[in-house]
Amino acid sequence: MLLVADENIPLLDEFFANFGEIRRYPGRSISAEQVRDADALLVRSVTRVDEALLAGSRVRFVGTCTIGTDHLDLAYFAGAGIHWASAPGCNARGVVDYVLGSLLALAEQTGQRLDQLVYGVVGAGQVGSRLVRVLQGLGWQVRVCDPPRQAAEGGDFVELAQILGECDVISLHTPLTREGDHATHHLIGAAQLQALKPGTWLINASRGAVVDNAALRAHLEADAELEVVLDVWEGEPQVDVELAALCQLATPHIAGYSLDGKLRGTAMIHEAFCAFLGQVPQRHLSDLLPTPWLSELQVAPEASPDWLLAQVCRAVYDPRLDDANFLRSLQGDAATRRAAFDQLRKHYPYRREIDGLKVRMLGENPAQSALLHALGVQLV
Ligand SMILES: NC(=O)C1=CN([C@@H]2O[C@H](COP(=O)(O)OP(=O)(O)OC[C@H]3O[C@@H](n4cnc5c(N)ncnc54)[C@H](O)[C@@H]3O)[C@@H](O)[C@H]2O)C=CC1
Ligand SMILES: O=C(O)C(=O)[C@H](O)COP(=O)(O)O
Repeated sequence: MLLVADENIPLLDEFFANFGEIRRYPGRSISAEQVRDADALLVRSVTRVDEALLAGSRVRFVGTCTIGTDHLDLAYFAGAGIHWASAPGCNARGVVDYVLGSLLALAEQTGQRLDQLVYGVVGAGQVGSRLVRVLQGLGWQVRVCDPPRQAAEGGDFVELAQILGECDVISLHTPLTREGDHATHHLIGAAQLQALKPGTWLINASRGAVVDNAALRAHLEADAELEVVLDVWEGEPQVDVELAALCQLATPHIAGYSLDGKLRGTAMIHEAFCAFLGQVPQRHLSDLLPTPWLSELQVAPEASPDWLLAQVCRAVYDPRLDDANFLRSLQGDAATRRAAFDQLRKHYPYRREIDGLKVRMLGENPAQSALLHALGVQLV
């Protein structure tokens, strides 16, 4: 069997070598010629997989080691009888950690207290619902907008207009869709930006084009009172440098780049491929994932919840380092910047997830327990 794979998929040999030959290529340039004789194609988010790539090939299985599927032409797969799989939720915790780290950084920059703000989460799937659980667990006010879920389940959801007009912080976690009743392409455009309260924090770690980047830039250039965190960009790996400079935090699509999330993505596609072949998986992530590297965090009973929140989140991840590296990379001509975007992602540093952190409480403190429970850390 021949497998063609994005060279940036970790643990390819460990999970797939026993199926046959693996040929690795840079994801952005995988070509029809390279996949022509392949039986399976394993990708990440940067490979557009459609008829132009697959027509005339032997490929019968496409696996993307990512949550997002907007780079896959699923209608074409259905018509062509191509089986496919993605990795739902694989790096959702990493994105939640990114949002928490961004909130802490913005609170420090603006002097605002996080527990006084009203949070709006748009898209309550794998990522958004985990984020909602953490924010509500911290005792913070949260409004949730998810029209597809609202239509299917009813329940406690609000309209986007209410989120825009009422929330101090808005975090976007929808897929990128261009068709249908709930399409998200340019979900946040000029009109929605105008509807925000002055001083709103807007976080986009979903897909770049969920926000109209030109409208956002124009809005910020008009001195709007808006603090913006962007992890994703319209037209990646090309980035609007002026827009990046206007953001409070700007990062190169790494919100979900925890080691755990990446390895989980490969493991999930391995399982899906085994199911496709009718085989029982022989490799398991638990055998390959290193144990978290952090020494146990010890918490004295007199430590304040604010201190503890910052301590736990920053012990795992602080997006300001990614922001600084990214801004430094936005020098030079467009080709250099595009290459730098991919290099930062390819050589992303080792990062784990908050729920892998072990915390030892050195005394009774119910407020500390509640906070640690909300964050999902392991109490030892
Ligand atoms: N920046 C990064 O590193 C990462 C980005 N992502 C992006 O985040 C997206 C969301 O991830 P998950 O939560 O795992 O996906 P999911 O599919 O589990 O959840 C998406 C939710 O959005 C809702 N939704 C759809 N259209 C909507 C609309 N118009 N308004 C409000 N809600 C809407 C859906 O009903 C669903 O509940 C992914 O599709 C992917 O594009 C995912 C992982 C990492
Ligand atoms: O899982 C997703 O969806 C993401 O956005 C991933 O973080 C994308 O990572 P790459 O596939 O672009 O490496």
